[in-house]
This record gives sequence, structure tokens and C-alpha cells, in this order.
Amino acid sequence: EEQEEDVLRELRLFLRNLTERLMVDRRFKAFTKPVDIEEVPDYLMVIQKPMDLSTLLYNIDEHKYVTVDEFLSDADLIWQNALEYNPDRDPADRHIRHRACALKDTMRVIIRDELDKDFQRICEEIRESR
Ligand SMILES: CC(=O)c1csc(NC(=O)C2C[NH2+]C2)n1
Repeated sequence: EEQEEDVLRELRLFLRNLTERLMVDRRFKAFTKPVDIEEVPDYLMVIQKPMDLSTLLYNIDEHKYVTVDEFLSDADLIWQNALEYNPDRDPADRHIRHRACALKDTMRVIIRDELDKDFQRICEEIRESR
């Protein structure tokens, strides 16, 4: 009903604001667009489910997410994929793993500090009702 659409509209605003703040953070530049398969031809041999910040924004606008946990399932792929694709001890891999860990922690701190727990529960009840 209309009240439910009001709640989901507010969830989309929160998720867009979160994602945009990550996109403008220079540490996360490697995560803003899909990996270019021409530049990194073996990427899809290693990573089954690519994800990036611009795709999260597209999904938000497509009303893909009804709860924060559904959003986090996709958002977590970004840093999980980076840890999987860059496992070596060399500095380049360590540098992108450091940024992947910063992305993981930054997302969760923003959600903990800025998303109301009661609002989150209302979104989960809408998901369970559908
Ligand atoms: C997005 C992502 O995880 C990514 C983009 S390039 C890259 N890794 C490299 O370019 C080399 C450093 N060791 C391989 N990882």
C-alpha cells in the first residue's frame, strides 16, 4: 500500500546517498565501474559475480532492494571479489586488498550510525509480506 511505498522510497534515498558517498571517495576508485574485461581478460575466469558501485546505483533505481541486507549481499561482492582476485603478497595486491577492507568497514559503520533500527525492521516486514 502507499505507506509501504513511502518506506521503500526512503530506503532508496538512504542507499543512493550511501553509494554516492562511496563513489566520490578516492580510495574506492577501482570499485566505481565494472572491471574492463578487455583490460583484465582473466577476471571472469576467477570472479563469478562481478559487482561495482555504479551497478549498485542502477539496481537501487530498478527497485531491486527492499531491505538493507539485500543491498549488502550485492555490495559485499565488491570487496569480496577484490580480496579473491588479488590474493598475492605483492604490493599491488596488498594495496587493493587494503582498500577493499576499508570499503567493507566504511559501509558497515555508515549503516550502523545512520540507519534507524526500527526503519530497517519495517523494511524486513515488507519483504516478508511479499
Ligand atoms: C576491482 C579489482 O578487484 C581489481 C581491478 S584491477 C585488480 N588487480 C590488478 O590489476 C592486479 C594487481 N594484482 C592483479 N583488481
